[in-house]
Amino acid sequence: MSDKIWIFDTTLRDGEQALKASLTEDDKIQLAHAISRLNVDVMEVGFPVSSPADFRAVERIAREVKGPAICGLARAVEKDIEACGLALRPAEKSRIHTFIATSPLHLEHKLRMSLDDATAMAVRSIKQARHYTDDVEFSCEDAGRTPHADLCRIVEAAINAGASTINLPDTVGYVTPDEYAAMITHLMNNVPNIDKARLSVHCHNDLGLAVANSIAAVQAGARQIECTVNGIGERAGNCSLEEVSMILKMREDHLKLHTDIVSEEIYRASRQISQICNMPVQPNKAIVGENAFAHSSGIHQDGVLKAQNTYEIMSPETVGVPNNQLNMTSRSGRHVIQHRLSELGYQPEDYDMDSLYESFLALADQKGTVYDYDLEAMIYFNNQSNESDFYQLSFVHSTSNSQSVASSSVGMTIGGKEMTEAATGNGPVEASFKAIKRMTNMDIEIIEYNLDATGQGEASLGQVDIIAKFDGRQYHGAGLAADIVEASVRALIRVHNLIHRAQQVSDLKLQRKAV
Ligand SMILES: CC(=O)SCCNC(=O)CCNC(=O)[C@H](O)C(C)(C)COP(=O)(O)OP(=O)(O)OC[C@H]1O[C@@H](n2cnc3c(N)ncnc32)[C@H](O)[C@@H]1OP(=O)(O)O
Ligand SMILES: CC(C)C(=O)C(=O)O
Repeated sequence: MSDKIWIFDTTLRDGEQALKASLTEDDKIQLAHAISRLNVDVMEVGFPVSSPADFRAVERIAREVKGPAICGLARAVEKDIEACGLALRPAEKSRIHTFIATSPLHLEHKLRMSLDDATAMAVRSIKQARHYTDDVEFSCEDAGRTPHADLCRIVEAAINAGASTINLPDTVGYVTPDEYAAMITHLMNNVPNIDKARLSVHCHNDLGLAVANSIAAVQAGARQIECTVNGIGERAGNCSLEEVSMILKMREDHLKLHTDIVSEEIYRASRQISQICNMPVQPNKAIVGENAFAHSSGIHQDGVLKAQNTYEIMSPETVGVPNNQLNMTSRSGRHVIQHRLSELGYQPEDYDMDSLYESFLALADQKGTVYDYDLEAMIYFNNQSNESDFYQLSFVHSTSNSQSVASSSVGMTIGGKEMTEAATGNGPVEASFKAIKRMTNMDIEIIEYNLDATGQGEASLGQVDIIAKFDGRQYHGAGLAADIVEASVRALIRVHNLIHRAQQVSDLKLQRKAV
């Protein structure tokens, strides 16, 4: 007999809080589909009151993504609950998650109110949320540092008001597994109506204990774990979905607990999130790191060759790490690409085969073998670039040598008009950026420029990620190409297109106001 643990994914809410530039609506949709394929029970996708863009993204996910309950976060404040309720209207299954801090520290210094005031606000908000949905979750923010007796009081009131999930976050990643288990046990033994709600845990990783604390909590009786893919989240991050769900899968014999996660989807979701969020996964990360299934020393290799389970507690295929036998070159056709992509967990609707194949051939001619990561990067970048983009790159031609300044000429189509400019600079990237600025006349400040290699050795592609600031707002643009100057230019052009879209949205709002 094994009990089900609900998986509440918050990659697109708490996870997004860790990013330097917010995700675009399209990024969020792509990721929401990837996360829903994991078969999570609930997906928290934003904080609708926080901005019009976040409201729209939550609303669009609620409309387009089927399967999990779609959840939005709200403070215990009337306008937050209303925004959440409205954004979630199109969802087949929706959940409103409202919260208020309960620890003496947060009550005194942040909220400047008593526990009774916070309880009254929580009760009001839960009742308001129930007008929109029957599925309401309430969180005691900083529960980990809240006296047990205080938690019991507010939790009892929240359940009476209509909350069916009670979440007890270790907001600052402070408690140890035994303390967390003791808190759950205390609530289960001392809140009279506790059986009317599912207890949930939300652990942060400030001391590296998020996964251990989540497991301790479910061993003590909690039945929902809040987590994120790759463990991304505020500060040191959240409990990692892949780790916690694989612990429950691999150790069901011992824990007598299970989830409904489709583990074979884990690797692909992890790669997509890392790519789109511009957050690389550390090579030794459990489950999804590059080395998670690699054996490098002789005694281990000998053992694995004799019996795989001598050094592998799970097979790579269980988490969707593909076995890499097929060699893809410019002599490969569409079938092998489709086959490879389906092994990697992609479905035909995730990409446009004709444009993907065109990029594939161009790349294969340039570098010989095309690897899995190249295919994944191409899908991401093909999905990102759009023929209707306002700014499009026609060509970039740069020259540089160690004895003189670099020069670059760049051709672009801007709003349908062909333009060309040239400039010099300390290096070819700077020269190209100056040439672009001459054409667009936009004062974009580059805050961060990262160049990474996607691939292995000389066959790698250059991936450039730029965090840029314009008009007080930050944007993330990424570019991929065999040539690093072209990758840089593509990343900057992507930033221009994001700014253009943001301007179109705000112009539309001004027009509506005027009408
Ligand atoms: C632990 C967590 O991860 S909680 C989620 C954190 N995520 C975010 O904050 C992202 C989204 N946030 C935002 O977009 C903005 O902070 C908003 C829209 C929510 C609020 O913006 P502002 O109104 O400008 O307030 P600001 O963020 O500066 O301060 C927060 C206010 O909310 C209050 N507050 C904080 N938590 C709560 C809560 N759970 N319920 C009610 N009020 C709360 C604070 O006391 C403060 O109130 P004050 O202005 O009376 O002092
Ligand atoms: C809103 C709550 C669940 C939260 O994110 C936290 O306490 O960390």
